[in-house]
Amino acid sequence: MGFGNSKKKKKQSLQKEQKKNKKIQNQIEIETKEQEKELKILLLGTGESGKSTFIKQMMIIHKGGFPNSDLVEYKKTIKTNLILHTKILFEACINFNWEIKSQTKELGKEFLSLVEQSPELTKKTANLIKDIWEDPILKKAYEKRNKFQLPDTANYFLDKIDTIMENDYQPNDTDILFCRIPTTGVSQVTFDQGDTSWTVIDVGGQRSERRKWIHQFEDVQLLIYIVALSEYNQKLFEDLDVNRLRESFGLFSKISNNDFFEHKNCVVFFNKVDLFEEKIKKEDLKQCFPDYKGGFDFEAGKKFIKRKFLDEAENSTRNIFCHFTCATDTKNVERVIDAVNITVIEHVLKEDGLL
Ligand SMILES: Nc1nc2c(ncn2[C@@H]2O[C@H](COP(=O)(O)OP(=O)(O)OP(=O)(O)O)[C@@H](O)[C@H]2O)c(=O)[nH]1
Ligand SMILES: [Mg+2]
Repeated sequence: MGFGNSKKKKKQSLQKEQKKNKKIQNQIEIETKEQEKELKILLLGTGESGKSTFIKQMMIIHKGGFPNSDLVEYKKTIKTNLILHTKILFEACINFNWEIKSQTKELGKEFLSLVEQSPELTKKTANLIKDIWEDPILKKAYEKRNKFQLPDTANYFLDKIDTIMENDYQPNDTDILFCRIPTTGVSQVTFDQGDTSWTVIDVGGQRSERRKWIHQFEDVQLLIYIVALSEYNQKLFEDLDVNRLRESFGLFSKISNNDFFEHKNCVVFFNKVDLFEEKIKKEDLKQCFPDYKGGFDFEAGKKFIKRKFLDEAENSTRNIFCHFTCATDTKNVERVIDAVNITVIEHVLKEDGLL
């Protein structure tokens, strides 16, 4: 009787052990599967198209915002940009002979000599900037900024200079999204999107930065190409003879026909749709694409550009998914990323045998 009992106990303990092992095994399998559901995504596009703005949105949506060290850097850049952009606007008025008030001219000269001596944004410099920016001709120059090089968000910060000059000013999320810092080098952010871990890589888009791209190609499962729709009447920062949208179009054509990307899934973000909607009411898309016949119509313009890009990649890139985006709008980016997650990512993971 005693002997039989001990045999039964041994059997039970063995079963318990086997159950435990099975549980551990299952857990390992789940974890391995989760680890495997990692996605490496590369953001490409010409300079100022909005790549880094998407990365900033990932920080806001998935990381709860920006570390303090970043806020300090953004604050510095916002202040130096205020000086730089006032200088650009003032000099454009002089160079194009736009009729600024003689008083503004004097203020402008004082401002230029002041920032030459001390490039800091002092109270005195800020007051001069405010007075200069009040001249309506400066506002008109901002409207005509496609004739020279000025970021679209310059007016946002000029209107906000009083707040920026307060002692306890800290840039908020919108300030950071609007703050323009051209990317040199590479940065990346990793976060969980559903049960997939995304690593999104950001590179600089200006011509001199593009030779670094090749080093990022390895293991990339998804390419996101960003086009700034609104740049169809602007010239390239690096080459004032080249139209920005045509540059983006040429670059997209090269990428889609590149051996490496031939077999990659690709998402195109037609970005800056907010600026495009405003611009297309006044500026004909014909100036960039002479075969465009849709007039000043927002939907026709969007449709035409999308078709142009898709036709260019017709026989090369395997799958191309398109979205119209506004990278500075967090809600819009959240929606678009969800859509990408559902359609594209499942597609990519299925192809890789991970789903
Ligand atoms: N209004 C508007 N502005 C945008 C949008 N996307 C980006 N911007 C602004 O455009 C500017 C350029 O954006 P970035 O994200 O720095 O562009 P980038 O592609 O990273 O540029 P590089 O680093 O030079 O390659 C920033 O000032 C952004 O605030 C958009 O959809 N709408
Ligand atoms: Mg960038």
